[in-house]
Amino acid sequence: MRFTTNNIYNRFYRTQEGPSMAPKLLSTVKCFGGEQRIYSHPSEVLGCEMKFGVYMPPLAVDEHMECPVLYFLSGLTCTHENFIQKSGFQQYAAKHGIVVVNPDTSPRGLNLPGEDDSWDFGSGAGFYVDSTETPWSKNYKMYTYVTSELVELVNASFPVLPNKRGIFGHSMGGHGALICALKNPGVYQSVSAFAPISNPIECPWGKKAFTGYLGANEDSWKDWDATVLATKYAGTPLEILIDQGSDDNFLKEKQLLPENLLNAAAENDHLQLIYKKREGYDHSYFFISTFIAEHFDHHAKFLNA
Ligand SMILES: N[C@@H](CCC(=O)N[C@@H](CS)C(=O)NCC(=O)O)C(=O)O
Repeated sequence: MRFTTNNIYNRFYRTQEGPSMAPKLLSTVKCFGGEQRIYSHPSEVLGCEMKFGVYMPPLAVDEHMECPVLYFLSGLTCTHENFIQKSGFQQYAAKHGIVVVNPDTSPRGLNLPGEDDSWDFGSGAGFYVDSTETPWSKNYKMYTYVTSELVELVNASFPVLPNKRGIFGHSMGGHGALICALKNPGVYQSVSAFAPISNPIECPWGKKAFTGYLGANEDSWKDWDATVLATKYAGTPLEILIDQGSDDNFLKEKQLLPENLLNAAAENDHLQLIYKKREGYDHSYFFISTFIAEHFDHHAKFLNA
């Protein structure tokens, strides 16, 4: 639908000059006919200021059309910047007419004890779960942030079709994308992942993060594990695309465990997993940028249907 002064066009301009809850525009740059923007906003859920990227395709900028929206969740150590700078995604978002939103990977600047002590826990490593353990539980609610607060903000502020929503991500963010889709049947019409942590309750990164954020009771971890959720999933059929480099060091170190997710999906009629092993590729954004076009084709198949 084309946006008019009465509906989305108002929403769109409110983001630059409007009410205090509206996101603040920090930068905008023309890219592949559209605009790559960065915003910040005060997150109530996380209790801090958060930055996120929004790519507006030409269809939204020039033709004032409401577009599907695709969320990208990044991996350990990333901010919102890595995906924007390194993946080369903008040309494909422009081609398919998709708004792309990418948040940061954790709350920032809270001065919690231990927050900045390691690269795989705390800052830059929110794991897209809702923490239940002190001192993290007040702020580390990245699941609620990416599935609710950010979505409401985006739906209210940008020209997006609220019922055309996809999600994808990399590594920790690939896992985040999988659990968001598996825990909310029908809400995300498309899902994919690059080298996702597939079974965190069985790998060192996941055990460390889940112990810290969710506590010692391993039963509580299962609600946040993609392989466990894939075993139980009974919702709208989902076709999940996963790319995995064969020379990924984290695959060799058994941090990712895609075979466990593949086995779970193979037993579940509601899930179809398209798994592409990419010979010689590692875990980096060079791998992501090589295959990002195929991920956009996958999402467009559902979001532009
Ligand atoms: N710091 C870690 C690597 C962390 C890492 O590879 N992070 C990935 C996601 S899991 C990433 O996207 N890093 C940022 C980048 O490559 O731009 C190490 O030294 O082993």
